[in-house]
Amino acid sequence: MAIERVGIVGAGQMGNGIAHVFAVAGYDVLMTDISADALAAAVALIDRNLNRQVSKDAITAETKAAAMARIATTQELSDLGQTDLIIEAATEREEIKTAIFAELQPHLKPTTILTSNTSSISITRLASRTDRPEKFMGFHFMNPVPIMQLVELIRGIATDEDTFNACYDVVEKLGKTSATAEDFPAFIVNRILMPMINEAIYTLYEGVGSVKSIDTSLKLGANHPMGPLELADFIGLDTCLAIMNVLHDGLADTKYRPCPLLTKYVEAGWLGRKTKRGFYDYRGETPVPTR
Ligand SMILES: CC(=O)CC(=O)SCCNC(=O)CCNC(=O)[C@H](O)C(C)(C)COP(=O)(O)OP(=O)(O)OC[C@H]1O[C@@H](n2cnc3c(N)ncnc32)[C@H](O)[C@@H]1OP(=O)(O)O
Ligand SMILES: NC(=O)C1=CN([C@@H]2O[C@H](COP(=O)(O)OP(=O)(O)OC[C@H]3O[C@@H](n4cnc5c(N)ncnc54)[C@H](OP(=O)(O)O)[C@@H]3O)[C@@H](O)[C@H]2O)C=CC1
Repeated sequence: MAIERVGIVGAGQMGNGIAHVFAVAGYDVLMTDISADALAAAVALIDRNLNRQVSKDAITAETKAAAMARIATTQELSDLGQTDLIIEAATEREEIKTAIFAELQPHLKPTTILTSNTSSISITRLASRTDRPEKFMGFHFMNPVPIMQLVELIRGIATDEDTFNACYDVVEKLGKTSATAEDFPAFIVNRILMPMINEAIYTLYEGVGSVKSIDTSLKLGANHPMGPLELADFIGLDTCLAIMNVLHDGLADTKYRPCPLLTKYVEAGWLGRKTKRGFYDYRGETPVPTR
């Protein structure tokens, strides 16, 4: 089935990046969010990121103009009815995602493929609550979407081959590379990455090192582009905690216990870059460690 129109639910940091790469690849994009401010901010950010690509000769000004013209926004989920593929990229909470799919369902064409950009939640369980588990799968981009090459593709237990192949072809058309993961908590990337980030937070919690020494150690000692605490702030501490909880609940192993310090930061509303405070304070000119 030809995929031309793509619906994106959630205009946060992932939603805007996903809209960006689909529009550049020639798809018509309709992005929706509960917040009009989030939609406006996402379009402004896409414009800025496309300008950055133009200034670096990664794309032409014409490509940028055409991409911007392909992006439309709406606050009505029902407007996504005529899309061929939907990527849900709303907050990492199962009840939010389930409610979105339930509200979308009556408006969709029978052929529309439903996917979630979830970092960790069971694709099989999300799919089972829709009218089309065979046309449902995980479509997991990495942050920042315009830069990161990987998309994890996750089949639910009922996902059919046509759906998988259609999503695989879309990843190719986006110029990205897919890796296939089985549907177990947090799939591949976050099964490995998030316990490392959680361990970095324990290292801070137990006083083994400061924010600066932990991040410097991993950047200069293991050649990571970002330190683990800087990366946690970049991902969003609410998302990190949600992923650890899915690992802990789903695998029932204490090695996935979320660090109480991570919980405390989330309880404070210090969610990282998106709230301007996390393991670093981003309110000034340069980030300042909060510990
Ligand atoms: C949680 C999940 O479910 C899964 C995940 O996504 S886990 C997170 C995965 N992501 C990572 O691990 C990111 C690790 N960090 C990095 O790779 C790098 O620090 C980075 C690419 C983000 C920035 O790199 P940098 O060298 O420090 O910065 P900078 O030189 O300014 O940027 C490098 C490129 O990224 C672009 N860029 C940086 N931030 C960007 C953003 N937020 N959006 C779009 N483009 C961005 C820059 O324009 C630049 O592009 P070119 O290579 O074309 O010049
Ligand atoms: N951050 C990351 O590095 C990565 C995240 N992901 C996954 O992508 C998804 C989105 O994460 P991210 O973009 O970081 O999160 P953000 O918090 O940046 O954005 C989520 C957006 O979804 C909106 N939203 C909440 N409820 C609804 C709803 N019912 N309908 C429509 N929009 C809604 C939020 O609005 P409001 O702010 O008003 O609540 C917000 O604008 C999550 O599943 C996450 O696990 C995947 C890969 C990487």
